Amino acid sequence: MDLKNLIWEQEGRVVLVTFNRPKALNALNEETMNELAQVIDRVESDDTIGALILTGAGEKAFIAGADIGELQALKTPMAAVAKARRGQQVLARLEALGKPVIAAINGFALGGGLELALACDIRLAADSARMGLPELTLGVVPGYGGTQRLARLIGEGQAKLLIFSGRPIGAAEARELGLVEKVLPAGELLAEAKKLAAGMANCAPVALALAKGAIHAGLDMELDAGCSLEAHYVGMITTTEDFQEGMKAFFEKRPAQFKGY
Ligand SMILES: C/C=C/C(=O)SCCNC(=O)CCNC(=O)[C@H](O)C(C)(C)COP(=O)(O)OP(=O)(O)OC[C@H]1O[C@@H](n2cnc3c(N)ncnc32)[C@H](O)[C@@H]1OP(=O)(O)O
Repeated sequence: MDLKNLIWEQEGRVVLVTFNRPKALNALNEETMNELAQVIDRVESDDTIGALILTGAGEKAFIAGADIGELQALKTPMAAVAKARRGQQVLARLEALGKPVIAAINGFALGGGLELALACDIRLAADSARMGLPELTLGVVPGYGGTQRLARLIGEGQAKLLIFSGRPIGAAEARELGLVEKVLPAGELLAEAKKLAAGMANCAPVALALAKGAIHAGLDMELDAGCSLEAHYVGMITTTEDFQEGMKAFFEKRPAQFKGY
């Protein structure tokens, strides 16, 4: 991978990727989105990796949005469509990763930065973090899935409140809305993210991928159809060696050593 705007650090089965464009508060330019696509490919294909954490360099910003300079330079409506679709496709691949992705929101998560966090499985926020979708105050529309994922996560009315006002909110209010799962003192954010990620990375990889897939698919299904899908995943998982290992380890009172098949 050729990374200029992202820092890749692997500790055991957990990879920490830091968005690192300090002069632009880690704003997402095209180059960074292309590098994120490379990171997703690597996390997806590398069996030594069980979980991914995303965070921002510095204390001020997680990601302060898509790069406004690149937006300003868009020449035609179809160029804007292509840019939005490209970003949406990268975030859809992030969301579909068969491994847990945690956003460690260390500061401003605005516009495309919050949209990227919405494509993660779990959002942890520093108590100093502020987040929102200010696009309408710039004369833009959220274009990396924010209108879709925010309404699904916090409800139509609250999503409209945030998008129509463009107002950033603090971490405590975000927690109340269910926009983030946990709020921590800034100094504890990464340690907590790494602890959670390490625990998840030690679960049976195929079982985690199937559980994540069932949750995602089930959101668009009738309850019984979703339960039927879940039941078939239970059937599938019993054909793995990890299924045998998990049960055996339980009775032998030792941690399971999962292999991912
Ligand atoms: C499809 C998705 C669309 C979108 O995401 S649209 C963009 C949505 N994001 C925003 O609207 C946030 C834009 N940024 C801000 O509002 C402010 O920044 C902050 C509130 C985050 C911080 O304000 P302060 O502390 O005064 O810092 P500062 O001087 O504004 O920013 C420091 C440097 O960072 C650059 N920068 C900040 N955000 C972006 C961005 N999103 N794209 C490109 N550059 C950005 C600035 O220009 C400046 O640079 P220099 O020091 O050269 O003046």
